[in-house]
Amino acid sequence: VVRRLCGGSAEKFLLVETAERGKALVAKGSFKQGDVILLEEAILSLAAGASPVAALGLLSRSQRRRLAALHCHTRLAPARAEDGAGALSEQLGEEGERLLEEMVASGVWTAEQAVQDAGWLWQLLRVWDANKLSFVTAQGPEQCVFERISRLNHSCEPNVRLLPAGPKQLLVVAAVDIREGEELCICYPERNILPMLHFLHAPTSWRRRTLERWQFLCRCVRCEAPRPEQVEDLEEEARALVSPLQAATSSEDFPIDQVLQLLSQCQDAGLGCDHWLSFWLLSLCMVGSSARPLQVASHGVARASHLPRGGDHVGKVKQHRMDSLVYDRENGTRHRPLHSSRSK
Ligand SMILES: C[S@@+](CC[C@H](N)C(=O)[O-])C[C@H]1O[C@@H](n2cnc3c(N)ncnc32)[C@H](O)[C@@H]1O
Repeated sequence: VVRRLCGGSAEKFLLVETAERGKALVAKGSFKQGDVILLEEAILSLAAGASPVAALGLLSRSQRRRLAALHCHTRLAPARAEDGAGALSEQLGEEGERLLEEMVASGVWTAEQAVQDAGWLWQLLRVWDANKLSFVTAQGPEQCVFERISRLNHSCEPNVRLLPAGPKQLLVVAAVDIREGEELCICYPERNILPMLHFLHAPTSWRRRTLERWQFLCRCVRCEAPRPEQVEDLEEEARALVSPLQAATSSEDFPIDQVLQLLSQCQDAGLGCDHWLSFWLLSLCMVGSSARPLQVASHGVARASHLPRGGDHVGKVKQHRMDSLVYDRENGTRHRPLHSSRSK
């Protein structure tokens, strides 16, 4: 609820440079929960998933200058849920491999002009990709880039929220009381007013993993806790599992043994099912060891909540848990002990 409008023309925040998160917006004074900190109109606004190639080509010089000042990465980000079918990296290639042909196909450039303009356009496309904010208006899902709002960093303990205010306009509203000097942060995976509880309540490693799609390692206050080396090794092994998983075309060539082995190592390392890796492996067990994934998945999720968190008791209960996790392919509904599954 918007409690109080902080009127006046003077800005209510400062743009500062931080060591961990690049530029950031910091409160100039204190705010009460519900205060409106800023109302801003986007430099560029498009329907969610629409290609920005032509739109960027048609911007005025001053709009291009304002955009070019914003942060960007060297390559385009992988698809995110809000991109729908149309992630920019899929259209152009992560390094802009198909940029020239898309410029010509947009109808804004001839082949010769495309070669001349590709440099600045590639920068603006990366700026768009790194700064676009997604929200839903009366016209449908939109993505916009703002001169100031796009400077808001992400935090897993956000203190401001974005509310659509009109065509191409967003309000920045204090979600909690904010003290002078505090950094103003939103939660990137959260869209509109609804808090993304399954993101904010997830463990640190899971949240950081999700934010890889925004191309940064989250260094918000909540995430800045050291991680044991052993866990990093396990995460490395998990990455090696991705290729065999992607190559699997049926439950027969699904790498269930490798999944189970890594899950077992996770348990030995004391990673409970609240850790993203154990959770991911458990989900794979449910899907990969059954011809009926959904039924098994729901059964498995119920069981997963009983998984041990680690410590001495892990070894004693581990075999019992693993027995329960493996689904019998032949009999459909019965579980089979781990040793018989492996000895096959
Ligand atoms: C939309 S921009 C935000 C403003 C940006 N810091 C700047 O310098 O303009 C998003 C980028 O800010 C950085 N960033 C935002 N939140 C961060 C966080 N919690 N931890 C580390 N980097 C973060 C990342 O580089 C990210 O790609």
